[in-house]
Amino acid sequence: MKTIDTLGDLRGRRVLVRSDFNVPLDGTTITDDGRIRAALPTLRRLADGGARVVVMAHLGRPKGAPDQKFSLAPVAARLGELLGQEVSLATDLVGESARSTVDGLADGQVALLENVRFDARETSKVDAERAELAGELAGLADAFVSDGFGVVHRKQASVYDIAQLLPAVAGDLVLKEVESLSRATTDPARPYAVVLGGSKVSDKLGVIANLLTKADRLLIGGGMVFTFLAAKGHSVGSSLLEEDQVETVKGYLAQAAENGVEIVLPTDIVAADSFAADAPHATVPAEEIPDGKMGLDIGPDSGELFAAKLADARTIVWNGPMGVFEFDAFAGGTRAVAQGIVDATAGGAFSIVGGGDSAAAVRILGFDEAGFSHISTGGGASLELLEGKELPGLTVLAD
Ligand SMILES: Nc1ncnc2c1ncn2[C@@H]1O[C@H](COP(=O)(O)OP(=O)(O)O)[C@@H](O)[C@H]1O
Ligand SMILES: O=C(OP(=O)(O)O)[C@H](O)COP(=O)(O)O
Repeated sequence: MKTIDTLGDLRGRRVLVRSDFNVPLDGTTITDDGRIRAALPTLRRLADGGARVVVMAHLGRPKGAPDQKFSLAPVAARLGELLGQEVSLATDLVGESARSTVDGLADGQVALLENVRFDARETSKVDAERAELAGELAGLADAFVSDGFGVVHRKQASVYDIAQLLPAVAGDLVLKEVESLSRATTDPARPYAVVLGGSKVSDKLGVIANLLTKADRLLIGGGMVFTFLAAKGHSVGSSLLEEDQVETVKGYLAQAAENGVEIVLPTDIVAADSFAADAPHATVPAEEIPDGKMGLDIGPDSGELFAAKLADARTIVWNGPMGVFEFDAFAGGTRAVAQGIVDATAGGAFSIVGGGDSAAAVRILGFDEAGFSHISTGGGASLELLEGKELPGLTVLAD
């Protein structure tokens, strides 16, 4: 991949940067700014070199139209604090506000465009629609730096199509991530354990087929687990369930048995009356989640079991919290797995934590980042890279 160095003298040039600022929010308060911090080296380097830096990013999954709930305003404010200079926020992506904001930039200044996903063309499956938006974005700049590692697995206008229209290079975060993750891809030390959880179940179930040929052990928690429990014939109450994936998961279970891959499922679940911080809850056997109850965490026995299954692993990849860690009552499973990984890492394992929420969970629960070998800003992206898949946002940057 080409790097920022190859862009030459940056003074006075308008450089469009794709960052991943998809941070967890509580209202308009950013609860973890890790993804913004991770973007700073590239942004500082460009600004220090005299570029006029125009950053684009998404927040959440708005439905292709402006929705103030997903405005990047809190991100612009935090980015300004961290950079030590004001970051102006355009109120649109490619309209009048974006154009005048970019025109008003002096050398070394940084501006942010409003959420790229406020424009339906960003995530369109129709190539021509994405290309049209990319063309309008390209009109704002002279070069493109791809630095949103968490989104390089998405074939979207601001990640993929734009790179075909401007001189395009990889930013420092993308380079660092690819380098660190390649260590787990090429000849991982064994046993190789992968822990999967979180809520983007249908996105991430797909990686399991591939992991069944690579990993020795798969530990399943978070929202992912209920599709597995259903595949084993258990009822899951009102927990998160991908009904149309149950047959696929049955196939995974059979494949795992054939390949000698151990699939570790929780033995107990913390089941709640509703999805709320103060919801009444109880720990129940994983095979007997009562009707109407919602599994929001793996139970304490499962936490111990998972930590034990990680203790002798030499390579560990973790994506997706074990429960709804944002609520104290359902953070125990995530804490137990994080501790298990820290202990294994101290004993010599190579560990990777990936994903916006997983990385945030580690910090919010008070773990020292140094306890893990690498904390990746991308969940889906790191998993797909570890699978050996071609990521559109990276292949488009190839020399
Ligand atoms: N049992 C569960 N039911 C519903 N949501 C869950 C459950 N377990 C975890 N989650 C949620 O999953 C979210 C993170 O999922 P995901 O985006 O897939 O992870 P990451 O950002 O680390 O890749 C968290 O907000 C967490 O609350
Ligand atoms: O949060 C993200 O991914 P992750 O949850 O896999 O870490 C990225 O910002 C990508 O977001 P998307 O999964 O809505 O495309």
